[in-house]
Amino acid sequence: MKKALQVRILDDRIGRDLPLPAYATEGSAGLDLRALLDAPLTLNPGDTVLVRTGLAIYIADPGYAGLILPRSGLGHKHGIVLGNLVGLIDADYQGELMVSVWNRGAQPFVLEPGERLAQYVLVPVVQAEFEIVSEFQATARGAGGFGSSGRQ
Ligand SMILES: O=c1ccn([C@H]2C[C@H](O)[C@@H](COP(=O)(O)OP(=O)(O)OP(=O)(O)O)O2)c(=O)[nH]1
Ligand SMILES: [Mg+2]
Repeated sequence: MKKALQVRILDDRIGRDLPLPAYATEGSAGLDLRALLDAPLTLNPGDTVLVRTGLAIYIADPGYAGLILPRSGLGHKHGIVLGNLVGLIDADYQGELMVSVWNRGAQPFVLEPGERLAQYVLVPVVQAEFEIVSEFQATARGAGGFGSSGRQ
């Protein structure tokens, strides 16, 4: 399924030095986001830095949200993940998409200008509407959680 979204390009390097985000393959769920940097950026172990993308994506429809997720290769091989673990982009957010990059690894990592550092996934969302009740209808699980069903 495809959904048209409005995008503002906030820096003239986008579309000139840096390609616009695009799906790498027909089945890709994520659009790779690129680091808008003036120069290479060294992330020492433990560093967290907010990196610009130069893009604003206005979802508008509250039935959707954006997720910013790490890229598997950067996360697994280099320890480059997100300072907020997952970025949640609200449907009414109109500002620049920012990526909190965290080097959770043991080695310094140099992020290059234009490098694909994270990915954006558009997901459907259902907003909850609460009905206050005094009891729930009983279920087999009830309030059991946090490993209550055992390990095997
Ligand atoms: O990785 C991220 C996460 C969030 N945002 C933007 C879009 C999102 O809609 C807004 C607010 O995010 P969130 O609600 O997660 O943060 P908050 O700390 O609750 O801020 P606020 O008080 O603005 O809601 O910040 C990003 O650009 N990148
Ligand atoms: Mg919030």
